Amino acid sequence: MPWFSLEAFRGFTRYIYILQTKPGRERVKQRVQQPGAEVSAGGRAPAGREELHAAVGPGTEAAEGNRGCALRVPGNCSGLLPPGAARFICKENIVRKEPVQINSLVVIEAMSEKELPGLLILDIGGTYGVQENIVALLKKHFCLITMKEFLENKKEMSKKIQSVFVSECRPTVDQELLESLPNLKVIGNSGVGVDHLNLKMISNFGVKVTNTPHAVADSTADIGMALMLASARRLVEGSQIAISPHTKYFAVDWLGVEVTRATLGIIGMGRIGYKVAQRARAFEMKILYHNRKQRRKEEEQAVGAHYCEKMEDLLQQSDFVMLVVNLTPENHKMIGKKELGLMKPTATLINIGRGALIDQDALVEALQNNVIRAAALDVTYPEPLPRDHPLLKLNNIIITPHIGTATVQAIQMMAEEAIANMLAVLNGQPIPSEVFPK
Ligand SMILES: O=C(O)[C@H](O)CO
Repeated sequence: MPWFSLEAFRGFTRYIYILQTKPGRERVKQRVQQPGAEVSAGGRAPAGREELHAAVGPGTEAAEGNRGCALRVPGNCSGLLPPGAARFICKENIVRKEPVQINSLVVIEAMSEKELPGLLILDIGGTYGVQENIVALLKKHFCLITMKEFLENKKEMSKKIQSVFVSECRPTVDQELLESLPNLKVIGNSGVGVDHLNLKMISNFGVKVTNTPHAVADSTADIGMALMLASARRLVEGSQIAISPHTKYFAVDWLGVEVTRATLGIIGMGRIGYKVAQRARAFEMKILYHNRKQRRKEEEQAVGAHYCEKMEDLLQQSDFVMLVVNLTPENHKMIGKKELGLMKPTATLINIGRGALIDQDALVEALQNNVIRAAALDVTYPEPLPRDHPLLKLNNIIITPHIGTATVQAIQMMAEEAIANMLAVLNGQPIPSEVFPK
């Protein structure tokens, strides 16, 4: 039950104000996030000082009582406030126990719905749309416009849209879309990989691109470890044996291999690669890595990683090779027949980057002919693979449906990081994670 109506705030999506009981004394900031939102209790002054529990604006009807207050002491008012007065507040003064008049109400920020920057998203919910909890986050800062709404009313909507939230590569940002959004400032990609965006073309439109490298790091490193362990111990196959109606006994010669103390070769020692190394260290793995740039000595020592300037050296020595790089035109199919041939016949290839890093035809051949032991892929090209793709017919492979960041926590953090990036661009502030065209 609201203890006063918030007519004064209707139509506003964000309303931050400061109340001052007496000039120079306690100030309490409050925030109303949604139009007509309920405010049940206000901010609190520091302990031992006066407390303000809620505030209302001109024309606001105040119901009696102090429901929702942290301290229930008498002190209340009711009635319709005179326009322009902004004078009522349920004020609790532990000493006086009386309502007092507010000396000033300073509106420091009030944004109406129409003033929130327009953000284009594919859709809300459904197969490809933004999930409801993420929608709620985005709505605090943006006026959301779905692709359908945009297409139905292009003339009006195109002017409003200042940013596009790209999640799971959607919506597609192509020339046609860019041409139809004259006020577009930023593409906020939810995720670290931006291979689905034409950075040069977007930049030519004067539009910035941002990504979320921090939010994705833990969950993606975890899936790398999960795939490595699952492949080493043949978890998926084992599960099928355990639950099959045809299983009569468990064969004693059905064996996996150990991750512990094996050699892991990480290709791409960025934020995610380094987190994989930190995890692998707990398995006493010997860690090799190949990267454009060698990490600092202290960073190498912290995880016991050895730099291989040549990828070939890493491929020849590793029991597990993990791809943790972003896809670029330069590293397309970086693992092909030749590279697979350099790997140990007992080695496993893991890919948590992008499918096109691997020449999949060469991988099929290598797995069929036991050139390598196994593969574990969170990413393929395309996704999903056509149902008759030869990779799907092999026993020595695990494929997961691009779930590196598919956790409740990661998608929330990705949205938060994307929001921070987009707001920074719109407010002309330093951009936490901008992606530049090469
Ligand atoms: O790029 C990423 O961060 C993941 O693949 C999710 O899109």
